[in-house]
Amino acid sequence: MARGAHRRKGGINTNRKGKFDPKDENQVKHTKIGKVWELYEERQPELAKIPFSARLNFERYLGLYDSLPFVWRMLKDIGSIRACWLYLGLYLAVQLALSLIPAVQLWYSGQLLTIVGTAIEQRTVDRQLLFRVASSRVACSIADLILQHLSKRISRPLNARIKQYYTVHMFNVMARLDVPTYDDPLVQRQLEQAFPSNSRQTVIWRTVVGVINMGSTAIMLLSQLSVLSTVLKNQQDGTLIALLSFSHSILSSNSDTQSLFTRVWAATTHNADFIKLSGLRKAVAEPAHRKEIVAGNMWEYMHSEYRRCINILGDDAAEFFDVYELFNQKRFPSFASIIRRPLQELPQIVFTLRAVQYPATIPLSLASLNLITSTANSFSHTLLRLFEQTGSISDNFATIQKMYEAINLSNRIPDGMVPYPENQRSLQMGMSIEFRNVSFKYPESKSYALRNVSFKIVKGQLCVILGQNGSGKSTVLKLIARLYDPLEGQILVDDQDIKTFKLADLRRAMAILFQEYTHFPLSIRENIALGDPGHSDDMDRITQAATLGGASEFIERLEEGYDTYLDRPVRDYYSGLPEGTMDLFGRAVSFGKIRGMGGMKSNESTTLSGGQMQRIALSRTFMRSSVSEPSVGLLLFDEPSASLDPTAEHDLFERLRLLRGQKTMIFSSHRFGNLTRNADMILYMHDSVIVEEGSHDALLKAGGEYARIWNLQAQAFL
Ligand SMILES: Nc1ncnc2c1ncn2[C@@H]1O[C@H](COP(=O)(O)OP(=O)(O)OP(=O)(O)O)[C@@H](O)[C@H]1O
Repeated sequence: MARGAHRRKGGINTNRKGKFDPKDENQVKHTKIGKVWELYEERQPELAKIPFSARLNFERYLGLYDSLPFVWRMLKDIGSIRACWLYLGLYLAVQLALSLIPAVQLWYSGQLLTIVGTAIEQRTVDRQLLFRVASSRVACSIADLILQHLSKRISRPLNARIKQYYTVHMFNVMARLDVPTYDDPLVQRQLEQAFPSNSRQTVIWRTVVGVINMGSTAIMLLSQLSVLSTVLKNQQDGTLIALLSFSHSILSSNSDTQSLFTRVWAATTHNADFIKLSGLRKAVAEPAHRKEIVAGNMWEYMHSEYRRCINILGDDAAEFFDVYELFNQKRFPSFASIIRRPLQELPQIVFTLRAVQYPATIPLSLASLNLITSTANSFSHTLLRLFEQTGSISDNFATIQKMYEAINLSNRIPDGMVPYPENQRSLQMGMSIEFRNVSFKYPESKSYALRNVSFKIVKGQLCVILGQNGSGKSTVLKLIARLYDPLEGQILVDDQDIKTFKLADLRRAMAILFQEYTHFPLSIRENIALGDPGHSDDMDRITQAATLGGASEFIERLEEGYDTYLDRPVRDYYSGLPEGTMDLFGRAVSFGKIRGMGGMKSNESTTLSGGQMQRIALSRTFMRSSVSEPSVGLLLFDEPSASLDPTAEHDLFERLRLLRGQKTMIFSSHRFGNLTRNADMILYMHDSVIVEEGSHDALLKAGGEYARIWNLQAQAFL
């Protein structure tokens, strides 16, 4: 996304194909909004400029047909949810009744009119009829209220059930996607469209409600129309007044400042002062910068720069929507809004003329004017709603299609067929790994991360991959784990192509510690147990893994021990707390909101040091890599000691050395030392290729780059 651009907050979830190119002047209109912002709006087709036509966006209906099989699948899925059809039936009945009420009310209003007419002509009122009609009207209003309430009562559990059903689907998709698929921006967009993160309702529910509402709106229209025509039959100029009111309300619905959200647009800024000002604002609000701001005595400079930028920009130093609002207010009203005003007055004028002509009918005409204008208004609103509903239904159908496509999304890394290992005993000596002329580029990257890499590690060996930052060490490990597949060349495991093995089997046979290890927003116990989900209940195994990873001591010192959450995933909600409230529910209160950081983000994570975090990640790897665990044959460690102190590093390597001969181990590291001296094989990488290969002694003897750096280091300790 372009710098400074806004995501479409609650805007149209467009399902359109194609591309929006701000530089395309034929398609895109550029407007400078104040000194700071540049707005790029898609030019509207000529048809869309005609009032009201924007609602009849035919393009939206084109894809409807393609979506139908997915809608059918949705219906079948909904049918499988417990008691869903029953609730749906009830909801349908209530909506049907609700849709008929306006017509019934209208009919009674017509009756009232007839009573007035008779009263004027005959100077008598049929009291009984009047009472019946009036009480029926009241009954209608009460029925409407009750039905509205019922509709809400039924829709809530229905929506909740449908939402829950699809949340499970969504979780499944999100959990099972592999790295290249998940990282693909198109897939990310597809997922966001299929399962919007900010929506409380599922698209399924919106569609169900939409379709039902569309039906009931159509019924409402037809019934209102038929009653209205009966009422108008006896009213002088009724049709004319109705038409005038109708056109007025249609025009007024086509508002002047058509919301940005219904269009395709983008906004950005290139204004250096505004960008700087925003950066300064962010820097002082972000706690991470506080130490440096204070220690570096930066505040005076920051303050004067901030003031300088504000002085230059003046009123324009504001976020896009604020400036846009101001800008919009300055636009001249549209033609539609200009003719709307006189049109609003016309029914009154017609009525007055008529009243002057026939003074005797004034009371009746007053009543009928009221009835006709209000009915015409309500009729036109219903009609507009119907158009809107049909439009959004086609969007919803397309989103349903997207959702099911996301549910069916297949992973980029194809699964193999052959079980691995053939027999469990074969793993007891480790796994052999061979790269044959492997080249690889990351999906979004143009340059090679590995070029023509070949090596062989035999079973039970300890191999260290050395090299500078970015030389390709981690990439080798990622390819062994089949997070990606090579672009060219072949990787062999136990002398067989890695692609032939079942992915789940292969990954079960290896344990990996990534350099950019993460912590799950779960308890420490779960964080370690996830290393071997099959034994997540085995507390002995978890504590053993924590001991091997060097984490058990500090975990036991934590107040909640293994149940401590490193990052609490659920936040507390509060507002208006008195200032003395420093903690709540046993956790520190976050006053981040005061600094304008937005939201009620809480400080609920336990702060551990980098080394402690790494020990937890190590423990997770040890869940499956202890000596007694025969199902693992390969251990991959990407910079396992980066954050460890020398003692912890020494202890770790000692433990790992014990595994030699029983498991194949591959380390990636920048460090020359104990580990490299003990390695069976060192691969020295530079700029995506292996430049040296051999044991410590062999490489020293060869006198290449490895020997040069080793000797440099040795001199440093002399
Ligand atoms: N996800 C990614 N997408 C695109 N390029 C990547 C990605 N990960 C790594 N690269 C690039 O691939 C090259 C090799 O990266 P790799 O992580 O394998 O290096 P490394 O030797 O492990 O570095 P370090 O010592 O810093 O960990 C680098 O140029 C890096 O910028």
